[in-house]
Amino acid sequence: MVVQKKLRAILTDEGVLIKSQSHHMFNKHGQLRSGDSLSLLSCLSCLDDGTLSSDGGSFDEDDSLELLPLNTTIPFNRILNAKYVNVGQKGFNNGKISSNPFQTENLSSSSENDDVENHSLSNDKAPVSESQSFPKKDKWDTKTNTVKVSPDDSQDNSPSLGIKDNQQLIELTFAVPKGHDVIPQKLTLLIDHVSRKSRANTGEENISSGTVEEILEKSYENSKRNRSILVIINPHGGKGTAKNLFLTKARPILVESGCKIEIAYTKYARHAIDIAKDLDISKYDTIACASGDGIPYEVINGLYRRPDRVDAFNKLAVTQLPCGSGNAMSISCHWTNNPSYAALCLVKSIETRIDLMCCSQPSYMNEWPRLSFLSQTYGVIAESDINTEFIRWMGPVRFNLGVAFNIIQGKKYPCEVFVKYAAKSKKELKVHFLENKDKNKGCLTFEPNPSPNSSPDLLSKNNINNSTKDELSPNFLNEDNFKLKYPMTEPVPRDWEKMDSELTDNLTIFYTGKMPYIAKDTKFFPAALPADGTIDLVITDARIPVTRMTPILLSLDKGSHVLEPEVIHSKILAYKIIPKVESGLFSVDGEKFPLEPLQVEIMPMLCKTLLRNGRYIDTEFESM
Ligand SMILES: Nc1ncnc2c1ncn2[C@@H]1O[C@H](COP(=O)(O)OP(=O)(O)OP(=O)(O)O)[C@@H](O)[C@H]1O
Repeated sequence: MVVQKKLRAILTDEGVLIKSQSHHMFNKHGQLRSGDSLSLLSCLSCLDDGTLSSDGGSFDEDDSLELLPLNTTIPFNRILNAKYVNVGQKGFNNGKISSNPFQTENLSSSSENDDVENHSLSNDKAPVSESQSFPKKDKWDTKTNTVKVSPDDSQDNSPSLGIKDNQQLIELTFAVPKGHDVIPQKLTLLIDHVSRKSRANTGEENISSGTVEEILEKSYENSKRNRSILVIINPHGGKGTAKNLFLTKARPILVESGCKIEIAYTKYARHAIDIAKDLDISKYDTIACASGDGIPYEVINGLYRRPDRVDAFNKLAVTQLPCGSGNAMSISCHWTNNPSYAALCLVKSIETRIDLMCCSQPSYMNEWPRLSFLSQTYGVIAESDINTEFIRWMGPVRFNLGVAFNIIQGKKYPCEVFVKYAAKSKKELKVHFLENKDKNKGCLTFEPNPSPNSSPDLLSKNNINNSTKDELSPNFLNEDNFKLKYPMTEPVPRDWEKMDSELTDNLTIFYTGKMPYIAKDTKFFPAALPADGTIDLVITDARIPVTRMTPILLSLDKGSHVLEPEVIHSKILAYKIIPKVESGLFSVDGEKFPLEPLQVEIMPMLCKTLLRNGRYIDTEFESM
């Protein structure tokens, strides 16, 4: 009789550390034995290096394959799920313990949808000769792809299974990089663990009650477990790839993390507004838009039009799984443009409130003002964003070409601009940024009935647990938070400044925004903060020679354009822009808006969203 060898592990502060039998994964030089095995474990090594560290290590979606140290930690921030394995249960090798960390897991088996890709690692074969890598008595079983060891293995203290009193057999599901994506992987481990928490709560002998719970608690330290998600898919998003991207890349991570998912497909333009207006808010805690930036814009505006909008904005977090052509929300909030990594971020993120901007124009302000989460623009960029729709097949390049073309032509977009400043000069802006950059890092603090002007100090670091959050969150916003401070029907307030008409008569770019990235590789607002109560304003004018404008445009990827002396960069609370051109448009969150006076004001912390580590992607503005 052979018993398949088990992997033993212990809990550490960082994760689950695989201890013994690891020699089976390596050859005599300590190198991993197979291609895919290599990728699985080397990825763990990278993770151990903190690529998804809770303090904000950067993702490396192309994790390099490195050699591993013998002891590998599966970090908590990659653990999606954990459960006790009932030895002898069906599928558990008839009571034999599987040791193969590369065992395939058919994710589609848990799927109702046949479109789900089978992320099988089944091409993992034993690549080296047995004599090279295994102790003589242990054999690689090419049929089951597992190591078989003789039952007299020294680790095996139990007569049949080798499970000691302080050990638990636990199936871990965790995210591992594969190619450009991250996929769920399962591994059954014999975990030696005496949880400190279990000891304190339930007595030292009752170890079993705490191990899985402790793993899950640490794995979801600042985040909500088992989210109930309404996924809204724009089947036309991302040039028609959105559905497939969601089902193959994001869904497996969400399902394996224990999220409850319902899917709604948009059937017509602006359908997501109606979906958000009519949905049963008691059923979900999260709306995930598997789309570009158009659908989150629509969802936010649909929720805004509900009679119970206060409850809706208190209950629901709106997030994006980047499946469209413009995914600024995901890049800024999840720090990635990849749907599988964004799904991992979704389940691990910190639920945080972000500011929105409320837009009014004569043609719709009496019906519903529009909420904007991303940006408003007028001039060269608005024209290039919207008027290059007909060359959509070119992808994002079309946008850059449009901007360059209009700038070289020396096009101007005269207007009048009135601004209520928060930080006018670049020096003041830097001070504001430094003072506010860490204020909203962390979990929500649910102060009942804050005023609309409450400071972002409300957001303090993780000082409230999940259940308290749920109990208190319905009180967080009230109807006052939705009231406009500066209705457009009233004259421009006295403390707003009119911008120099020399500048505004020659304006080329007028761009206001709340998120650092407006598109992949375009860090237009490097000083944007989620809940600092201000809007970032960037302006250029046609008096800047093309020779100076070119380097400015070329530095948009780094965000250093805002440092150029010719570029105006301020933090503002509200503005009014009155176009003085015959034809043209505004672009609000990428949507076409009419060429009419536009008035915008900040709506502090109106929307719950999911931010990786509780903050936007690091733009390096601080060190610029
Ligand atoms: N079934 C549909 N038919 C037509 N239009 C739709 C449909 N579903 C959604 N839309 C519209 O598609 C637009 C773009 O959506 P989204 O942002 O998800 O896609 P995208 O690929 O990023 O496109 P864009 O480049 O315009 O941002 C939205 O204005 C939305 O109203």
